[in-house]
Amino acid sequence: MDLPVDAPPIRIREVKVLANDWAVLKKTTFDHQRADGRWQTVSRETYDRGNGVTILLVNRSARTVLLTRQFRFPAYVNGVPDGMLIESCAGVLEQVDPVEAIRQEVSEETGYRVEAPRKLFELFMSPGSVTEKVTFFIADYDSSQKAERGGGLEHEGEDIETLELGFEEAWAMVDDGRIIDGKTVILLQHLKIHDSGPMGDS
Ligand SMILES: Nc1nc2c(ncn2[C@@H]2O[C@H](COP(=O)(O)OP(=O)(O)O[C@H]3O[C@H](CO)[C@@H](O)[C@H](O)[C@@H]3O)[C@@H](O)[C@H]2O)c(=O)[nH]1
Ligand SMILES: [Mg+2]
Repeated sequence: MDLPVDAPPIRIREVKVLANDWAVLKKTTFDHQRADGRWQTVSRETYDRGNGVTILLVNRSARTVLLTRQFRFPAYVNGVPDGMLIESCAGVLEQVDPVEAIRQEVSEETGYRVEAPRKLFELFMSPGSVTEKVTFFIADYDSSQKAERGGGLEHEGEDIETLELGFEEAWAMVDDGRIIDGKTVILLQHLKIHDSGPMGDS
């Protein structure tokens, strides 16, 4: 991700690449103009692993959602005993169209073919240090769309289970802490808000 160099109210002084492996970790020192007009020099680290996509798969007649469950090492090191997280299907956006990227991700992770994912919003998930912006989608699914095995890419270490949950159960799992992934909570709450709306249109 390129820096918008010296765009006001920023003057870049120094960029150090601290790590350049799976993702790029940089430390940037820059002058920042405060609201009162004074300039201040600060350093910030940015973790850049590109942008991401995620989707809530919804079956409105059965009132179910399709989620994934997988081992997440960062969650394991931060207090989840077995490291397993329930999440909306998601993937890293690798220089492709977000709609194509999410359809590919759904196919790899769940085995379903989705038509016409609808974009909801683009959100920063951790803007203090992570550059990633995630594009959120929603799409309908039913059992006739299951075309592949799913499970993720074994050669990349993925071992992904799919989980079909009733709306009420998924919302209860957010309330009692069984679902603790941010993007997934946002999508399930979006569904809840719009499910009770005038058109049931989420
Ligand atoms: N070698 C290596 N591989 C990695 C590393 N971190 C992740 N991977 C591999 O990179 C692939 C990423 O899988 P995706 O399905 O494309 O992404 P994701 O991990 O599900 O991430 C999605 O959800 C995240 C959490 O909400 C989002 O942050 C991310 O942008 C994306 O939306 C997986 O095969 C994973 O094993 C790493 O440090 N090293
Ligand atoms: Mg994924």
